[in-house]
Amino acid sequence: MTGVKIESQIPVVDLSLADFKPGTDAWNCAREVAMRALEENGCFIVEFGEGGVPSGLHDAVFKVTEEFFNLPHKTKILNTNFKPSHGYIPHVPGTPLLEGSNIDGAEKLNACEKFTHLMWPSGNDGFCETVHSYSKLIVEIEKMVMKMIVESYGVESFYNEYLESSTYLLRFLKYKKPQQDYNPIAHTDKSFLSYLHQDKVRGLEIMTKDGSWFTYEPSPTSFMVMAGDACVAWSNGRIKACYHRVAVREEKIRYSIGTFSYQTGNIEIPKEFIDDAHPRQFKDFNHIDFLCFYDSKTNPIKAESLIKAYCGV
Ligand SMILES: O=C(O)CCC(=O)C(=O)O
Ligand SMILES: [Fe+2]
Repeated sequence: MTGVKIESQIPVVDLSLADFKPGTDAWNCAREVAMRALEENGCFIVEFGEGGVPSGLHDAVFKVTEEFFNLPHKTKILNTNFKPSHGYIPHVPGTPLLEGSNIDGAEKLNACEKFTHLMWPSGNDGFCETVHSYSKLIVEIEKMVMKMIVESYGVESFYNEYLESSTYLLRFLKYKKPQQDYNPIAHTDKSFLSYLHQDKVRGLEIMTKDGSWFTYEPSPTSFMVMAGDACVAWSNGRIKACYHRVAVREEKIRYSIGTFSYQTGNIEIPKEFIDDAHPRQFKDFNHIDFLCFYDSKTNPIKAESLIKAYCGV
């Protein structure tokens, strides 16, 4: 099958082929594989190839990631945001996460400029240009992924509105294997869709439908696409949330970058998803209010999916 590899439990779909356009056989075949994977495991791997990922971007984005983490602590903590998990994320004791930080709305140049200015008041154009180019690349991938989703469910009329309401949270992450044994904590994301990209050290693990853990191998041109809780509710439960965890098993620092799509305003469940065989499972909801609800719970581990509790019917 052109552009599709299903040798692992999580299929790899190549979206970078030159003739890869909606309506072609290659597109339809890739769509079928991607959709089955989203419904079964809540994820699939996008291969974006040398043609899709601009030359040097992978190295450049991880170089600036390291540069960012080398800033003084007092500078990094200036990145605050009223939305939960949208600013600086300090070390989580007992887990491999050393620290993280987010750019809210990274698809917009002015958001990247604002973050850059906060971290480097005297300027850092290389950082700003690199992270903005990276975010634009993820938006390109999301456009294709979302096109496949809306086509497959016959909800194309929702596509433009979805893209117009989308905003992207870019998260830099730095991990280290903890000194003591630890149990990696699994979770589902609160996003609509998430795009995970790793540098050289593996760590992201996905729970597959048979209950085993799949280790995602780092690659400069591939991205793990995962469905978050918001996508589950929007699709009336058709798409599954990807249950995943990070386990650092090597004695090396691990860097990864997550990009999380969020919908501004309310998410309405398209009527096409609701019929006698599929009664409505979720009420319309506000995505950021859901994130705040999740964050307000006293559960410090936050492993559990709360979308049913938040807007289930
Ligand atoms: O570092 C990774 O690969 C995954 C990070 C993650 O799951 C998250 O930030 O929600
Ligand atoms: Fe996650």
